[in-house]
Parts: sequence; structure tokens; C-alpha cells
Amino acid sequence: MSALIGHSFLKMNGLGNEIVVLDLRGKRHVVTPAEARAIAAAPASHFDQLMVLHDPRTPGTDAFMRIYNVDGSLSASCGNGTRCVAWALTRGDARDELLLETDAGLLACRREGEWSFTVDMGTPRLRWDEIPLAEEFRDTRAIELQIGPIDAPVLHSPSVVSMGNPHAIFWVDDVEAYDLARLGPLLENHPIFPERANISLAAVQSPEHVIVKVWERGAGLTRACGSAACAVAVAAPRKGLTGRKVRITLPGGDLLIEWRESDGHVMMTGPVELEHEGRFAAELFAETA
Ligand SMILES: N[C@@H](CCC[C@H](N)C(=O)O)C(=O)O
Repeated sequence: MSALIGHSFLKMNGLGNEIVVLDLRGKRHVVTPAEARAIAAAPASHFDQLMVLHDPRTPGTDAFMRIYNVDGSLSASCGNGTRCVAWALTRGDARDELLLETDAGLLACRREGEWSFTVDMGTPRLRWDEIPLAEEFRDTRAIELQIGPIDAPVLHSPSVVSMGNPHAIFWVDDVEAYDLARLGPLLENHPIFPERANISLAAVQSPEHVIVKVWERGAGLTRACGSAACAVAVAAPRKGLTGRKVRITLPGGDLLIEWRESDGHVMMTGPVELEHEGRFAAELFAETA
């Protein structure tokens, strides 16, 4: 019998990126991939990412987070979900700052308004073996990868960045001109990405504005992906396409991202919404034992 039966959760979103927050601090239970998939399968608790809070591992932090995709796989980074967790952990108290941790490192969060947070997403990892890629590429601003006919590729030469999770960014004129629902799975699972990858199409509008559409590893097309927005905001100035402070427009809305000159940290600012609170019914986990 699942330890999650009757447990409360928050259904939230960050720019339409569907997030469920589950606070397991004080408990020993670790959500299994089957439990995560079962939670996602129920309409009331459907998510793109499930943010599970555990007791802090590092003194001074508020929680350790395990992040599940809808397919039950784990990610060490989720920008939109981290803002939702920041809201959940500071609601009803006077604190404006908190510190979260994932396997990728520490994430300092700061309240900007009642429903808006900035997250310090840390420093990007840019070496080929940090993404990771299956073979060496000295320059990760554009790697040799293409899809479609060899002499007329549909998409080619992506930039790659790790924000604690792997991202590939294809530079295009119009993000709507491509069938990302068809191309996304092929690229996500390409052998060059041993841990799969989040796949973005990015269309630079000006040195301060980029339009982005994302096929997420383990989740598919989503309304927004915070870590992908950060990856684009790093890859674009590396290629001389934008400055270090950009507005990223995703299908669900805008994120403001700054790749700070002073320390190389990526700061992401954006909104969150609470949709409802609920409790997990026993039937949800009938098939997970
Ligand atoms: N939507 C997230 C990213 C979630 C993780 C991703 N699908 C992965 O597996 O790396 C975000 O807002 O960053």
C-alpha cells in the first residue's frame, strides 16, 4: 500500500508548466517512478513535473528536492517548479528568501512579489562531458547534429548547455515552422545524448528578446520550461546573438533571464500560480504495488 494515500499536494503552474508540489519532509518515503506516473495519470494531480520535498541534506537549506518528469524519470533541475516550491514554502510567513537543493546544487530563491520569484539557477556547464554528450566536441556553441536529409537538414548545429539538466537549442527563424511534436522525440533520444536531452527551438527577435518552444525530456511539449529558457539565455550570448539579459517568450508567457557577468550565475525571474490543493486517493496507486 502506498505511503502517499491521503497525502496532500499542491497543483500549481509556472507559465502553464504543470507542477505538483508534494512535501515529504519529515517522512522517509521516496516516490517510485510508478507512483509518479500514477499521480500524473489522475486529472486533478496531472503534472509535467512533480517536485518532491525531502528533509534538508545541507545545513542552511530549506529542503532537498527530487524532481520527476511525467514518465517517472528524474531531473536535477526544473526552473518553473523551483519557483512554485519557493511560493509553497514561504506562503503564510514573512520570509522573502530561501535555499533549496537538488542533485545539481543549491538554488537560492527570492520573492519579487506575491506571485513572482527569482531563482539563482547556478552556473551553466558548457563542456561536452558535462552536458553530457556521447562524443567529444570542443566547441559546444554548435555541435555536429542534424535531422532530415543529409544535404538539406531540417534542423542542425544546436548549441548545448547543462543547467543541471541537458539542453540542446536549435536556432531557427520561426519556432512555429517546425513539427516539434514529431522531431522532439527523435532528438531527445538521439544517441549523442546518453542521458537524453530537452530540445528547444529558439528564434532571436532582438538582442534582448528570444521566442522559444520546448520539447522536454520525459514530458514532451510543455507550455514553458525554465531551465530551457536559462540554457537559451546562455547559448545566445555565447554565439553573439543577444546580450546577457533577455526576455524569453514561451507558449505560456515570459521569463526574464540574466546570465550575470560578475559570477556567471543565471538568474531566472517569473510568475507562479496555485490551481488547487488536493489529497491522493487510494485508487490512484492501485497498480503501483
Ligand atoms: N520544466 C522544467 C524542466 C523539467 C526537467 C526536464 N524535463 C528534464 O528532464 O531535464 C523547467 O522549468 O526547467
